[in-house]
Amino acid sequence: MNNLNAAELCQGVSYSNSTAEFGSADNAPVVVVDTAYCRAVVSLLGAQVLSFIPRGGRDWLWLSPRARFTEGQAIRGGIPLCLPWFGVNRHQPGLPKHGFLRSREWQLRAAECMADGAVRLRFEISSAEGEFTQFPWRYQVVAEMVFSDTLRLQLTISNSSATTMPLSFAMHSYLAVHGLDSAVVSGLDGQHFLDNTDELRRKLLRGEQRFEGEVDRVFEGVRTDQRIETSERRLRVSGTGCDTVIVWNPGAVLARTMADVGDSYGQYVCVERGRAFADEIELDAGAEWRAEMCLSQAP
Ligand SMILES: O=P(O)(O)OC[C@H]1O[C@@H](O)[C@H](O)[C@@H](O)[C@@H]1O
Repeated sequence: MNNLNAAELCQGVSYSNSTAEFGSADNAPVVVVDTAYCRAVVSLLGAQVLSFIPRGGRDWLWLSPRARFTEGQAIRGGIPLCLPWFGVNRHQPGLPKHGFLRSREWQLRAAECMADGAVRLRFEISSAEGEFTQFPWRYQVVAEMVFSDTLRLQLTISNSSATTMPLSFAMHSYLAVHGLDSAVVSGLDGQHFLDNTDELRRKLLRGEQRFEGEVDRVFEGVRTDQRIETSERRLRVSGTGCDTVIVWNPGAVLARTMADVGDSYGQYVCVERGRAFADEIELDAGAEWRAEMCLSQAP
């Protein structure tokens, strides 16, 4: 199945490439959405939103200036889609971290301009034959994105195998901040988390989440929205069907070991929505799971 050709794209949607958009050395295809509401860029690799700039505003997302854009390698920044598992696979730790799909090419199957001026894109991908020996399930994923003055991202994951499939996932948002010191995440007060910097010990967060050093926390069964406040903006992250919230920033020491982060670690915080750990899903044969995350301006 092929991508839509350029003539099939609706007004305000066009193809471009990562070199033209971000000056990258690798040249990977991207889709640009440019409307009265916003300008957004989505990579076909990973169906990964890389930039979302509301009219008159600044980018809500962070993209590493050292991001690589080659198949088989994760793009650092934007909103990677981590599927069909989140992080280290708990059943088979030797599998690639964050699943197969963030570094594969997806197909753009629909680009629609809606009556209110929003644009909807639909990307699709299926499990690859070559992965079956490592992860013996067949599945399809549809990622629908609606770009207006908010950014909505909906995932539908279908299990087309004859057996129940273990599923975990994350929509791994890298949110741009101007100074980590001023970044505060609220909406998690009183919730327990698994501390990934301390052998996944279960701990309690009191008050707001701040960023002093490495933070890598998994909050399960969250029923609240998160609010991310920095010196220059307030964003809300909400979700349905994605009750796990992961909050991550590597801090200075770990960032030094990451070629595509380095001293840029203070420019983002990740507030991700998905299902993982206790929220992992047993997806029955023939069943599907739908999850939606929305990023919006908070009052
Ligand atoms: O470097 P990667 O594979 O993109 O992962 C980035 C981070 O992703 C976060 O979601 C995890 O909680 C972290 O443990 C991880 O380091």
